[in-house]
Amino acid sequence: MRERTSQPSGHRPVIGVIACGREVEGEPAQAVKHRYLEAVERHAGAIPLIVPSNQTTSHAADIVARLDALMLTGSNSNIAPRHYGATHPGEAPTDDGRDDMSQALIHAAITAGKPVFGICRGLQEINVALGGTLRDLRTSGSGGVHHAPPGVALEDMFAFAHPVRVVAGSMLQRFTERENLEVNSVHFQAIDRLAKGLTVNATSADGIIEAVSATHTPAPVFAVQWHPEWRPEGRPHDLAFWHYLGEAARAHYLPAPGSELTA
Ligand SMILES: N[C@@H](CCC(=O)NCCCC(=O)O)C(=O)O
Repeated sequence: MRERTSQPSGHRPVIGVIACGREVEGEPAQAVKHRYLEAVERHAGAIPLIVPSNQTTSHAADIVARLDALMLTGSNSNIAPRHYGATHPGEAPTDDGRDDMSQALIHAAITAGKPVFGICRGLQEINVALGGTLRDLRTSGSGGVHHAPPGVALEDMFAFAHPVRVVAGSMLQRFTERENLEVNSVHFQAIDRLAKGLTVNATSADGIIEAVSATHTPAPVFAVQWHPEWRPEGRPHDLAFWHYLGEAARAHYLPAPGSELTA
């Protein structure tokens, strides 16, 4: 990564937070859960700006040009397998607009030298955008249980947790200074083939990739399979995720070489 300048620490960068397609009062709508937006404001020290995913993907470069970083949130919807070359229909629920816009925003952000951070579905989107694949833990015959049983209360859903092993020398290890973490777990999909250009930062005991970072991008690309936005107070490793995001958003990185020609 080639850092060009840093904005003064008092400066509040603007972080784009992708929205999901939802139904509100019987109509299609765009939504982001408060916890993602509040974490960006309170713990990354940034201004959250919701990015609707129900717009043409041709806007992606113009959107990214106005952002200091991109945050890809979690969502209970699953990425359609066609995005990673699979022919099976995948598991419901899906969100085609989110699928298309997240892929476009990730490529535009990397090209523009903007940091990209992902949570849960966001990690999966980054892996797919860079050429990796996913599998469903319920049908693939590998990997353990990474989601609380259906029908539990929200508190209990996020209380479902497991340990992860942090890869020595990884970005995660550098900013958490830990070798092992206990993380919440709210997902049925997982990385199957890791995209080229991503490196593993943490794994669970059953071999699931739980955190990744990019090795080749001008600006940081970092994602976790768990939920650092869920009540991070008291969890230093999750607060460190948000501090890292805020730091990355305040720095400025040179665009990818040659991208200026296409800007
Ligand atoms: N659907 C995918 C991604 C899982 C995910 O992002 N879960 C978050 C749900 C709670 C929230 O909306 O934040 C999978 O199952 O792997």
